[in-house]
Amino acid sequence: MSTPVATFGARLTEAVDRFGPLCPGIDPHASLLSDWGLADDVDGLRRFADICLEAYAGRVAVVKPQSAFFERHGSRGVAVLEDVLAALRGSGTLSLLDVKRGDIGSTMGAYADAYLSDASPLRADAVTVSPYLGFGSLAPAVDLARETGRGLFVLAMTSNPEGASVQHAVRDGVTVAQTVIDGVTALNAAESTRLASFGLVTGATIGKDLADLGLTDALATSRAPLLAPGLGAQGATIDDIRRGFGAAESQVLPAVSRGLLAAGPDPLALRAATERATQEAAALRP
Ligand SMILES: O=C(O)c1cc(=O)[nH]c(=O)n1[C@@H]1O[C@H](COP(=O)(O)O)[C@@H](O)[C@H]1O
Repeated sequence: MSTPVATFGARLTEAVDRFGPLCPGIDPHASLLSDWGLADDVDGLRRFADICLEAYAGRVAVVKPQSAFFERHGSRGVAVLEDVLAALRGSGTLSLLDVKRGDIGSTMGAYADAYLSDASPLRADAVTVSPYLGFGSLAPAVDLARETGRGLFVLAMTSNPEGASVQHAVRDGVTVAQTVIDGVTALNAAESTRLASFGLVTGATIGKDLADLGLTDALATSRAPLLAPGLGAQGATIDDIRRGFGAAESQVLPAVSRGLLAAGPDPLALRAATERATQEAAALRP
């Protein structure tokens, strides 16, 4: 009889209990490559990624590479991303690949194969997905994530100011954001770990909106891990999360990319900045 796979939620809960909730991002912007004295080419990209791995792997619960910054270098850039995902696997650090995919169900199945199947070179422990083709269109990714012990983070309340025009829209008295939260709550109902396998993206910048829309209790009930990007470069702070997320504060994974990467290219300086950010994030209720 085959052993049942551990759920992503169980693995994430254990990792966060051990390392804290900080989720550093690997976002090799062209401007950062230049700031780090690296060429804007595949060799520069690989060196950038190696420095990030040296600073982050084995030291935090989860790392979030942003696919677009690898894709912009073509197939050789994607090969670097495959290596980053493999290195994270080897180090025991969870990977959350930021790809924000969403499509009609049949095509979503192919995206699921690309990022969530055991056979794919681009497999990650979790990926970001977009529910704006309808929550149900994510079903193939949900099914494969369950089968392989992986996770999804569904965009709900994004950190950018433009997000509100879609996410705060109301239909039959319910906001789009609430519908997404309800969808994830239903997916997590069968799981019993503190953080479940299906997460939500709720920007660190949107605390006030959460309160205004009355969504904090719904977030807490969902047991979704809450990816909260927007710290640093986008202006949000850990205090904003503490003020804005109410009962859901303990589920938040504060995510930061440029705010940490500015400390590079010295891997020791990047590591020290990550340790400071980990300590700040420890202020969030466990
Ligand atoms: O899904 C994401 O990670 C994401 C969602 C969101 O609402 N806002 C957001 O900024 N992100 C990503 O989080 C990272 C934020 O980067 P910094 O602003 O440099 O910390 C980028 O990779 C964004 O693509």
